[in-house]
Amino acid sequence: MSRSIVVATAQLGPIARDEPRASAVARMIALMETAHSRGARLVVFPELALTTFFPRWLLEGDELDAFYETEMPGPDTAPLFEAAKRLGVGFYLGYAELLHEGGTTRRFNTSIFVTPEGEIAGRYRKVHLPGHYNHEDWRRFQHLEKRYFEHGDLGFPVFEAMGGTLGMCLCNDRRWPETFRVLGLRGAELIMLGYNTPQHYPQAPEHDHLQDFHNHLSMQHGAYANGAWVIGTAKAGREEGCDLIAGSCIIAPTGEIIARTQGVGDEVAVAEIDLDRCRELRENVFNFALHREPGDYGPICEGAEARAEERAEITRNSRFTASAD
Ligand SMILES: CSCC[C@@H](NC(N)=O)C(=O)O
Repeated sequence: MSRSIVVATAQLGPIARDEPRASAVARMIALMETAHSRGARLVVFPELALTTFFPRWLLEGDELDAFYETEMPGPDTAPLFEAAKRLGVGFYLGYAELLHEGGTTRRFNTSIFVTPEGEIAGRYRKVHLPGHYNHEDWRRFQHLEKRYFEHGDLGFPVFEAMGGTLGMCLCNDRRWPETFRVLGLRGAELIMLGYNTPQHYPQAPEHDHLQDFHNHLSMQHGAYANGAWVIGTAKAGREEGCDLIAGSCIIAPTGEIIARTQGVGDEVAVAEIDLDRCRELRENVFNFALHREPGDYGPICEGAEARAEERAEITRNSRFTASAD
């Protein structure tokens, strides 16, 4: 059986703060139809794809909760699942997840993979949460992911779908080689991710001109060093006055970008990928069994318990992450 599959990155332009879910979903269905008309069977949407990037504001109560999904699919997202079934297309979707569990409310920055049959085959909750906990007056735009989301509790799982072993991550995760390596160690052949990356990095504005470079550098290295295909999809353009980078792309296991978007709006880029090409790397320069030296990598996992306790303390003190119902 062929292990080739036509895939698409489905970039979204800006989503306004008051844009309803139904509008964002209609835009995504249009992108899915375009991708399908070009032969795609798998489509990757951005991080937090259903709404504007709300961590840029300090919000509370119902105003904050309105940006989270309490069910998936829900009434607004069901049409996306129906379109996937109608077209026979699987998709990756990033969204804010709110759930009630054991008497607490939990919030995660989440992605799912939905099969062409409309079933959720994989779920991931963001591990590397960037930004800060409290409002910082000096910033023009806040980046309150640490306040609004708990550290993902699922690690970096892989799952079987579309004839291959797939993995997911979200935005800031791509800057950490450990993300791709753990997925690579678990045999991921295709790693999907969505991102919302401001052009302006307030702590080091001298790096603003490097945002596109660092985006591709991270993803291309992750693909190459693990012999995996990578699809990275942006929410792009000027969203509520904040410029987000574009550059959505499909990357081969060699690290080469084989397809990419050109603009900063809604746009699809498509390529045919052969999952068997992962072997070009995994049986040669990155043959883990033959060449990896885990005995020398100890410091990578040091401090795990202290870090977990630090996070638990922060969570206990935060009313926005795991809070009692
Ligand atoms: C404030 S850190 C930089 C922005 C970060 N964005 C997300 N969404 O993770 C990123 O790594 O692209």
